[in-house]
Amino acid sequence: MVGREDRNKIIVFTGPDGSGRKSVAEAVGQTFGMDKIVSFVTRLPRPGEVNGQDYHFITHATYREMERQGEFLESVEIDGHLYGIRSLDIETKLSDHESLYLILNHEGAGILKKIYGDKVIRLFLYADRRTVEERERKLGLAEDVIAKHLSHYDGEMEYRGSCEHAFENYDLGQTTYEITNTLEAYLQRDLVDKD
Ligand SMILES: Nc1nc2c(ncn2[C@@H]2O[C@H](COP(=O)(O)OP(=O)(O)O)[C@@H](O)[C@H]2O)c(=O)[nH]1
Ligand SMILES: Nc1ncnc2c1ncn2[C@@H]1O[C@H](COP(=O)(O)OP(=O)(O)O)[C@@H](O)[C@H]1O
Repeated sequence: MVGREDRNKIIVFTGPDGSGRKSVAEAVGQTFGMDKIVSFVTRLPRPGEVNGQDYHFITHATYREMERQGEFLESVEIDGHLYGIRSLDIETKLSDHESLYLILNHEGAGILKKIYGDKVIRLFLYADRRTVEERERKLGLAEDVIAKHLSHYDGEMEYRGSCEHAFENYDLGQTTYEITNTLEAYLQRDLVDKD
């Protein structure tokens, strides 16, 4: 018996910055009608980033207060900024039997896997170091941000073997196609089998 409650999944897009997680996740999320869980962060928005869409941008004091209230499922410090996922955001989706997706570094991906086990599908995206660097520069990221991201490149790449699936991303259309096919098997879109 496959009920709705068994089919909702937590899809985690992980891999080095600049590997294309956000681009692919948005396309795949739309295909499957999945919402993104937006993280809370203490860093300032970059040009073009929208509060509530890219992140919930909050002050350090607000972050610490939310943390004190036990609101975060996981909380990590990356390059001096605090990042957290609110438990309620995930629990609400799961209790509505909806699938959801997140874009996380390896720490976040590991914590979610530990908590939610088989519900979590980790999709690892990657490209070579020079390519991600070029993409980030083309995107207009500041040189210090690019340097910080690159300093995490090797550490993030090491996580590949722990993930359920890995995809090299050089052709965005092809990667999106491959990931959509992979997720069809888990999400069983339009399939209702109650026997
Ligand atoms: N563990 C964890 N990682 C996160 C969270 N939110 C974002 N990240 C990841 O942490 C890194 C943050 O770096 P940042 O410079 O802000 O990159 P960007 O937001 O991807 O442009 C990225 O790899 C994010 O995907 C979170 O709530 N928890
Ligand atoms: N296959 C690809 N080919 C060329 N550019 C890409 C590809 N995938 C993503 N990009 C571009 O690279 C940049 C970083 O992608 P993004 O999705 O923001 O990565 P991440 O979320 O992993 O940091 C964006 O400007 C995006 O449009």
